[in-house]
Amino acid sequence: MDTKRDMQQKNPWHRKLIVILTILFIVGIIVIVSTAIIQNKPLPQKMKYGIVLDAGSSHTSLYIYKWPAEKENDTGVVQQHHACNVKGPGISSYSAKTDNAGKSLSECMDLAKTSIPDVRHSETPVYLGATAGMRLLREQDDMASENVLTSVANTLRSYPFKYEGARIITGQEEGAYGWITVNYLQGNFQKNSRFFGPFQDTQASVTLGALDLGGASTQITFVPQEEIESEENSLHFRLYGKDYNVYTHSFLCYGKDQALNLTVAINLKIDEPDNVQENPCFHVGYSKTISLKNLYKSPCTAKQKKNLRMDSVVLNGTGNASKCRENVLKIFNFSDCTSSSCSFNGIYQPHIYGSFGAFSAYYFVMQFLNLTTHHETSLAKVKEKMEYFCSTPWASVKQRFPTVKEKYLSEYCFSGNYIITLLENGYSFTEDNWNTITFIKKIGNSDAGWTLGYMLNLTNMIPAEAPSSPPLPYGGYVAIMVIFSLLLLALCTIGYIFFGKPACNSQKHII
Ligand SMILES: O=P(O)(O)OP(=O)(O)OP(=O)(O)OC[C@H]1O[C@@H](n2cnc3c(O)ncnc32)[C@H](O)[C@@H]1O
Ligand SMILES: [Ca+2]
Repeated sequence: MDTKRDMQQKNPWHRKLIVILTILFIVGIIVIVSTAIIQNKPLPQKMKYGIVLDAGSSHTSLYIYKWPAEKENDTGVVQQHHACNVKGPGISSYSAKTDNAGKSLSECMDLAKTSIPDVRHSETPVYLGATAGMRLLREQDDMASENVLTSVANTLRSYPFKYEGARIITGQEEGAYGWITVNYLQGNFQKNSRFFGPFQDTQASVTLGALDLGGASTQITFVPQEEIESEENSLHFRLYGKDYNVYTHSFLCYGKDQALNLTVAINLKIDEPDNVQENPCFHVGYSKTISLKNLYKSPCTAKQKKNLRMDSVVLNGTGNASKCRENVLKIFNFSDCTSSSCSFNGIYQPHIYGSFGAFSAYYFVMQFLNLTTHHETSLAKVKEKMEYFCSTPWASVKQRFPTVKEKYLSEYCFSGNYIITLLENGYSFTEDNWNTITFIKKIGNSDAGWTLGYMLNLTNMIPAEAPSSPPLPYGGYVAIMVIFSLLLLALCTIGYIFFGKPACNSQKHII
């Protein structure tokens, strides 16, 4: 009887206690979840910026990149914010009036000033990298190339950004950074660095080879299947926890402008009748006079200089693609290979392996010729199309493309045939692996080229080891917190219904 009375006295308190505890529990969970969510909420993103000027042989482009400050070391976060094409020729063309080299950059630099928020100016690095045009000028006239660099450096220093240098980059750097750019933009480093357990393979898996065709030089860069034989063509990277052994070579003088000069020079006969060269790489009806002084000015053609009495030569188009390729083939030397395999001019090259992204002039030319959709276009089809295009008379070509710059238009026949010869005979691409080449201009919003890779490297934005990032994205984290809290609540309610009610029932019984 005593116990019964006790229970009767305690039961109302028991029930109240359970209700109070449940309320407190629910409030507690709500407070914990809300605090965790608010505390972990990503802050509004602060953006950082970087500027790289690509001072190429034919022109200069300015690229502005941006990325969220707190995600610096993630792969794929840097994006192209803006690009500006400098008016006029490349900086190496200002060798006689070096002051103008710097001045030519002002318009694009002014644009950079307005497109980057003022508060970020002083922390925004600006780099200028000059490529093959300046390499050739340095060979020809060291002093002039120094003066051009001083002039552009003075202009860049006069802006409120963080000036980080203007220099001539090596062909090896050009190839390496082009490869880093395309693989960074493709997200390949990220894919490869995913952790698959303790026996994760540290050797890299899938990457995209990079083919860059400029005006004065061309680069080929890829991860071969076999071991790389020559140290000067090999790059070792450790990126995001993976090792990469990359083959690269830059051919100075094999950009498409220098290759055209070289082709004309090599095919020039001493006894050219009436100073006229029948040229199969130009359309029938096209004619162009070139001064021999200009033709032999570059170190690329200097060795071809013949004892000619004439000052100029007239190129008369005969429009024949296969004959054009025969002429182009003469600028490649396929003997003198001292390695197990070579591309040309005695340069070691491992066998072509994997997929390739071909950009710059590869893209401009193949895009114009409608030859970029390689999945339908075999190498044989490409040659067939070139035959047809080259044999089209110049007057018809001009009529069909009235808005295309005449210099570009007149050279597409040569350029297309040069690209085929370089890829097929030079690098040994075949009908079977032709479709591994994709002609690209951009990946996402960013241009393919060496500039992004250059900036990523100089700002230390590509770490050797994979950065430790939170295992869950923010959305996933919130979802898990909410789902598990609700689950806990449900469990408590069920517990209360099943174990709390009988207690109440027994209380009734007792009463
Ligand atoms: O890398 P380097 O050798 O220093 O040269 P670059 O950087 O100036 O070379 P680009 O890739 O910008 O251009 C390569 C060539 O393509 C030419 N080019 C640019 N736009 C073109 C277009 O729309 N159609 C055809 N050719 C084009 C340009 O004149 C060059 O001869
Ligand atoms: Ca270039």
